[in-house]
Amino acid sequence: MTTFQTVDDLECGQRLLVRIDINAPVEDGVVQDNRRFARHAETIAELLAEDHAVAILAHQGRPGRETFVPLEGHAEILADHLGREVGYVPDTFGEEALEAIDDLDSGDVLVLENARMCEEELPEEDPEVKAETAFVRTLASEFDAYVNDAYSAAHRSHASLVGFPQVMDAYAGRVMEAEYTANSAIQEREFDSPVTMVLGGTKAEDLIPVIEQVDDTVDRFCLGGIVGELFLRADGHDVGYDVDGTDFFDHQWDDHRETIERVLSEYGDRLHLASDLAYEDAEGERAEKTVEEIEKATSYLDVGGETTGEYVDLVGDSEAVFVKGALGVFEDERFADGTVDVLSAIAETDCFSVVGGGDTARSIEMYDLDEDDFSHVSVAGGAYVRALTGEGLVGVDVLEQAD
Ligand SMILES: Nc1ncnc2c1ncn2[C@@H]1O[C@H](COP(=O)(O)OP(=O)(O)O)[C@@H](O)[C@H]1O
Ligand SMILES: O=C(OP(=O)(O)O)[C@H](O)COP(=O)(O)O
Repeated sequence: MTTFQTVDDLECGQRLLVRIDINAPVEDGVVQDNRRFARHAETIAELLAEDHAVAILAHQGRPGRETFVPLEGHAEILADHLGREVGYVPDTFGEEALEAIDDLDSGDVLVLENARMCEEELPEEDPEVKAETAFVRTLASEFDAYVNDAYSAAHRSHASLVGFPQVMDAYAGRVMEAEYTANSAIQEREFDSPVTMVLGGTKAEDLIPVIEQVDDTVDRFCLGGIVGELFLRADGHDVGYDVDGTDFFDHQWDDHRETIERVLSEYGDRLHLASDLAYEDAEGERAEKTVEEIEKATSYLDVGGETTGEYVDLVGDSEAVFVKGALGVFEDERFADGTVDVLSAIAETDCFSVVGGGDTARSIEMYDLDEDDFSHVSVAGGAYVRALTGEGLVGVDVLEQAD
């Protein structure tokens, strides 16, 4: 049962500040549609039908990354989903933004600039601290109420997620409500063994603590992607280093080395690491090496065939499987095998299954898998695995307190 106010509790015709999560892949500087746009468009359409005026707050990428881009393209994708004009202003709470907000009429939608381009959005700080920022104070005074629909970012204590409920009426949007309900129900379920968790993708720092926190319910972990390589590095293999200009490994290794080594030594018998990895050879073809043969100076882009076979067998014999993050760079067909073969194996069984992550869930559509073959496909990644641990999500906690 939800314990926060929802959009059902809103009176019609208000001026709303709506936080959504349309953080999406960016290819050659161009943002790509993912499942999040369609889901949030449904919330926005419902708000517009109730004669509200809507300003959208959202983030994209992280400062310093190639995916850190303005939200102009996001506004266009939202407009396509909504079938109506969506405004965009390249400003968050300065004069230009305030003028555009002032012009908003009932039934209008305006996308404000990438919240992470505002200095006060990051870093993570207590909600009370974020509530005092000029960013929050200024925008709060322009609206009647705040709606948080960004469940998939609710594990971050950033200003746009936790500041506003401290200073104005706050409500959960439809995506927030649906994901919260689904993920809370999963957390309360009990499964017969074996339960398998497949962890991959780039955000190792969100996943490493989870391994320790779910150790009483998850029997085995199949690792790939960046997180898998960092564990291989801890296991003494020459992988998991930044090469060819990548920026995935070394900072996460420096920050989490001790935990990775501890988790490996304490849970090693339950951690399945790749025995082989795939890379692009000099002819541009997919090639594979066993981890024993590996030399450092190569980017590995997928788990190899032997590893995929092992993971397919493990999920095939599971009562429940939880997936967060891709096992390889599935956006490139040559390196999609690990991710797609494991997802296909899950789809073929009747085990309870959840697939999460803004990027990872996209592989289901890209490779024509059927969403109905999974128990739940979440638009959230880090937030959903955090919810599985039973730990609260700060963005949800502040909504509950605001009730
Ligand atoms: N070995 C790898 N090298 C680089 N990127 C990888 C590798 N393995 C997986 N990825 C990337 O991880 C991304 C998904 O990771 P992440 O953003 O952490 O997950 P999600 O958004 O699904 O929660 C995919 O887009 C995929 O390309
Ligand atoms: O995409 C997100 O999380 P996810 O990759 O865990 O699904 C959220 O937008 C949070 O983004 P962040 O991990 O850069 O804080």
